[in-house]
Order: sequence, then C-alpha cells, then structure tokens
Amino acid sequence: MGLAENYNMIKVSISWQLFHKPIKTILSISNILFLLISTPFTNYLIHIHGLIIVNYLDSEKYAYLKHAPINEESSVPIIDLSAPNVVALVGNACQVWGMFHVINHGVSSSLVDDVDSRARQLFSLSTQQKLKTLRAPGGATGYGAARISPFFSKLMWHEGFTIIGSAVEHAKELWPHDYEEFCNVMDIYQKKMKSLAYQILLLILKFLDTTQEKEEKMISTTSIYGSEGALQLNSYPCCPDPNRAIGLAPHTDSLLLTILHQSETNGLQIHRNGVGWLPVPPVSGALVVNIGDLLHIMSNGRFPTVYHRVVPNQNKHRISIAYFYGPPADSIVGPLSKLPFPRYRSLTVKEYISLKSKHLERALSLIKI
Ligand SMILES: C=C1C[C@]23C[C@@]1(O)CC[C@H]2[C@@]12CCC[C@@](C)(C(=O)O1)[C@H]2[C@@H]3C(=O)O
Ligand SMILES: O=C(O)CCC(=O)C(=O)O
Ligand SMILES: [Fe+2]
Repeated sequence: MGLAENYNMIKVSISWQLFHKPIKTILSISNILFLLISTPFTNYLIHIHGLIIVNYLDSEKYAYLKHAPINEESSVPIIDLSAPNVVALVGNACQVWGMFHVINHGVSSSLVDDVDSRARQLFSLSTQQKLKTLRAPGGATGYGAARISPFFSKLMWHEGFTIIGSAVEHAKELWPHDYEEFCNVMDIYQKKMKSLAYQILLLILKFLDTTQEKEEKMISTTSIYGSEGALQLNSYPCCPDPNRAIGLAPHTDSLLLTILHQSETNGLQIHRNGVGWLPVPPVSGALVVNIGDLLHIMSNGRFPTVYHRVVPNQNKHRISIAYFYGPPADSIVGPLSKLPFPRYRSLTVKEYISLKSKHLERALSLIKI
C-alpha cells in the first residue's frame, strides 16, 4: 500500500468521523485527531497497514531505539519500606535517581489487581462509549489525550482517564446501572495512595532534616487530609511499529511525588544525563515512586525531577496507573528554609501548574532566582 493511499485512508476516516458522528461540541484540533486515532475503524487501518502518518515522530529528535544496556549499577533502586535504614535509602535514591521502586508498601496486590482490571474494562469499551466522558476543554477529569499533548506535534500512542476525587459522574455515563464498584475501587486506591505518598514524603523530609516551623506547617498542609491528588489511568494499545511512535512523550511530573503501578509490560524509560534513555522494567509487587517538579523545588534542586517517557509495545496492551500527590492548590511551595541559597522563588501550587500548562519544561527555569 503506497503512502498516498494511506493519506487517503486517513482523509476518508476523518470524513467518516465528521459525517457519521454527531459532534455537538466544537472540538479542538487535537481532540479531533484524538477522536480519529481512537476509532476502532482507524485502529483497524493502523494494524493492517502499519502506518499512521500523524502519529509518527522524527526519530532523530527522540532516538527511541537508543537506550543504555541494563546492569546492576544502572538500574533504579528497589527499597524495602520496612528496612531499618529506610530514610537513608529513600534519601539517596531521591538524590541519585529521583526515582525508586518500593516493596513492602502495604498496598495489597488484590487491590492493585482490581484497579488494573477496572482500568482495562474501561479502556476496552467502544470509542463511542469512552467519548461520553471526554475531558471538557480546560477541564481536568475524564477521558482523553495526555494534558501535555498540545506541546507535541505528533499524537501519542496513548489514551488516558483522569480521576480527581470521585469518579461517579463519569462512571454513571459509562455504566448507568453498574457504576458503584468502579468508583469504590478507585476511592479505596486513592486513599491508600494518599497515605503511602504521605508516609514517603515524611521519610524524605526527615532525610532533608527539616525541623523548622515553616516546614512543619508545610507538612500539615500536605497531610493526607489536606492534600489533593489525581489518579491517572493510562492505556497504551499494541503498536505495529513501536520504533516509530511514542506512547507518552518525554515529560516531568508536576506535583510532589508520583506513585506508579505499571503492570507487567515494559515501556517506561527515564533519561539519565550522560547515559541516555534507560528502561525501568516492572518489578513484581513493587510500585514506582518518582520525584515531581514541586519536590525538586522544595529540595532546592537537590533531588532531580525525573524526565521520563513511555515507548509502545508491539504485542502487549500496556496499562499503568499513576497517582499524583501534591499540596492543596493554594499552598505556597518553595525551597525549604533550611537549605541555603534558594535557587527558586516561592509560589502557589496553582501558579506553578498554570506556568507548566503554558510553558511545560521551561516552567522551572522561569522561577529560577
Ligand atoms: C495532577 C495532574 C498531573 C498531570 C496533570 C493532572 O492535573 C492530571 C493528569 C496528570 C498527567 C498524566 C499524564 C502525564 C502528565 C504530564 C499529563 O499530561 O497529565 C501528568 C500531569 C502532570 O504531572 O503535570
Ligand atoms: O505509563 C507509565 O509507565 C508512566 C505514566 C506517566 O508517566 C504519567 O502518567 O505521568
Ligand atoms: Fe509521568
């Protein structure tokens, strides 16, 4: 099949979308493209012909094929949260990697499996169903492309579903008579994640030896009751030509900490200076923790915020569940007062999120002192 014919097929599928779907709201270009890539019809074409022009990225820029070989010294540490020297282990991992696996984390495997299978159930619904929960323009929750999508010219091999607080409104759209179980599982998981994230944050603050009043105030505002988090269900369908597409484009997470469950399928990679892209294969029973921008700021740059991406898989449909943990939107974040020579100015969480949504990776440099 020639290139021109493939272009025609994409054109055909766009017109198919526009004429056969009653689109009542005005969708942005990225949503239209997302709609296009998510239809079973176009997916079918992608699988048969192995070519979707809009989704291909230039390989020079991202060099997807090149990543460092794994050896013991170059892999993300695995930390047992019940280890007696856990503070030092966590602190060192934050400084050296900005990322670590945790085991003995107290979250039951049956709960993690439940969330994973509910996510699979959601993503296996028809596109028409999923689009009932399409994230509203400017909105935060629901189904759609990653929030960072507008910064990249090519689409990602990814679909997401974001939950902040209760998922009930969207779940009712998807399963009008059977939405409660989905919501219960997501609620229980969010509560567990919140308390695990708080536990890890306390270890980190202990490592940074924060004893002053300001920090204590900050700790209380990020407490399990005060904090606001988000749960992101990620789906990366099988990709016929994984070397020429990206699952989730390179980014750093914005909040304090992210706790990730990545089922059993490879795909996550982190960028290491001087090394390149390094795979982070799933460790059975472990959760991945990574430092986000806000903790990078609080540590005055001592902890790197992790630049990471996801590469698609040819044979396996990959699901991941990310919990983003951060302080309430109105709280002020800045380098901890104990650390000398602040490199960043203090600002509200809301202000930082707004800078990130406008400038992505440049947000941090914009608040440098
Ligand atoms: C709390 C959040 C973090 C996030 C933006 C969000 O409001 C909800 C979705 C999150 C997510 C998931 C995929 C990657 C990411 C960069 C994105 O585009 O949306 C993160 C956002 C983030 O950490 O900035
Ligand atoms: O799917 C993954 O492993 C990572 C997802 C991620 O980076 C995110 O949701 O921010
Ligand atoms: Fe991420």
